[in-house]
Amino acid sequence: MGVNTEIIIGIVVAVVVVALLVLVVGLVRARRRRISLRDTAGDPTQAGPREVDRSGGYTAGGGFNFSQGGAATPTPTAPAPGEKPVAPDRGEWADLPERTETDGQPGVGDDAAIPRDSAQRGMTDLSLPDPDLYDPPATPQDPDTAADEAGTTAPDDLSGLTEAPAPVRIDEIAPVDGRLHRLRGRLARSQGVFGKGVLGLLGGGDLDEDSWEEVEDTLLSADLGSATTTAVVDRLRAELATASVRSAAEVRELLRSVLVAALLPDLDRSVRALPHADTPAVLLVVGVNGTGKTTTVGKLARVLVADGRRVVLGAADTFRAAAADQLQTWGERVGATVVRGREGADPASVAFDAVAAGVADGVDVVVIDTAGRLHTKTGLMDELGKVKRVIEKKTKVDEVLLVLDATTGQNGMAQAKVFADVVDITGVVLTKLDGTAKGGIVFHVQHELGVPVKLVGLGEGADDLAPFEPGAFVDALLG
Ligand SMILES: Nc1nc2c(ncn2[C@@H]2O[C@H](COP(=O)(O)OP(=O)(O)OP(=O)(O)O)[C@@H](O)[C@H]2O)c(=O)[nH]1
Repeated sequence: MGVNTEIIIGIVVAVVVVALLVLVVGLVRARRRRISLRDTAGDPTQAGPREVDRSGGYTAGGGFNFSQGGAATPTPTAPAPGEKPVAPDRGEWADLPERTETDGQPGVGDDAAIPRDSAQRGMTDLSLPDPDLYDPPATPQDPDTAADEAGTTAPDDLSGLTEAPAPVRIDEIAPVDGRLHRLRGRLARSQGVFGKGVLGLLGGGDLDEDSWEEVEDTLLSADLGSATTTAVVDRLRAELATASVRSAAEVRELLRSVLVAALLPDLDRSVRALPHADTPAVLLVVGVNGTGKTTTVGKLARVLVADGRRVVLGAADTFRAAAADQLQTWGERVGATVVRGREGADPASVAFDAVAAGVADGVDVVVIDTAGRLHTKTGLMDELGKVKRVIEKKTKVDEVLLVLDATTGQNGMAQAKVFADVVDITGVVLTKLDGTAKGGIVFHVQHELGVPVKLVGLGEGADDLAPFEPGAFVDALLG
């Protein structure tokens, strides 16, 4: 072998060694950039962040947050009497267009297509507490009740009101503190979308345009709405491009903070249910029929009674007797007095009577359950407007809660907007979140209606109502 051959072999070996070195360095760098879904906790070679705070800042001792109408920090959306609501301060989300989806607004909603005299849907049996826990009613049926049931009293005649006999003992209420946290398992279907779907995609590393489109589609499939989806995706893209996000925990934390921010966590979500000096707090509960209004009124009354409040429930859904019966069952179950008129009575008259009874008895809270079964927007406006006006002859309405069924998605939104146009809604109760993969509707509702989601329904049980708290909710969504 000549000297030239040795030199050539030397050069080839040197080139191979250099090529190998370049390859190894490249691989190490690529690996660092890649986001891994592996949990790095406990792995000393990975400087992952500390354990995520799963409480999401949810106040352990807070439970439900009740405030006094007018005395609470004014919600950006809380209108003064006679004023239109002011849109909430959207902070860094201010760029989002307002009310993006305006197509397909119905007259009143699907319900508008159902004639008043058509067959009504059946009643759902409420599971009542164990009979042993109840003592029999202290008194036999009030003669006025019998008169009312016979339909012999005028609806606005106070003697025709039925007062549910207050039970001596009611079944024990589940603790209210940290309910959303405890009920997180109920969001299992939505967890699949956010906790697995979105997190899985983001954790796949090196996201190309197709992957981002998939993230977008996944968020849209959870009913986040197009405007919020775009804003969330833009924010994620920007953060992932600049921040040194590597581990699964860091990706989760990033997604968490972006979603929490999109829920406008600074909105006042307290329910104005604390009494004034001389008058009770008055809450009006509105929404399309079947969304869970009566159930929500019952669950809310239960929390208030457990909080030591004296509560009157007004059955202003007078379209069918069964609705008032359902409310009365709740009243007996939770220890609240129920004021009702006969079927077909003027809802405003019943609402007035309930508030009058509440004022006379010096109770703390009056909650009025209304009907959502109305033909036209004008009809709805007339009826709800009248209910509110008539109540305000006695005292002010502190809170108008719109109940919205999370499973109805965009249809529900269109209906909700009609209600929002008709009455000044001060808060939303989103029910049936336990039965849907579309937990993203919470984001959409707030964005479209401009009012905070204050409470969420997570089941049919008496204690399946939780105060809405953005951090705890997002933690529950991410699983
Ligand atoms: N899964 C689930 N079901 C709920 C929830 N809230 C209410 N429901 C159920 O939804 C159904 C309708 O609830 P209602 O309270 O009767 O609804 P409504 O709006 O008062 O209806 P109308 O009286 O017809 O106007 C009932 O079967 C409730 O048990 C919830 O958070 N989760």
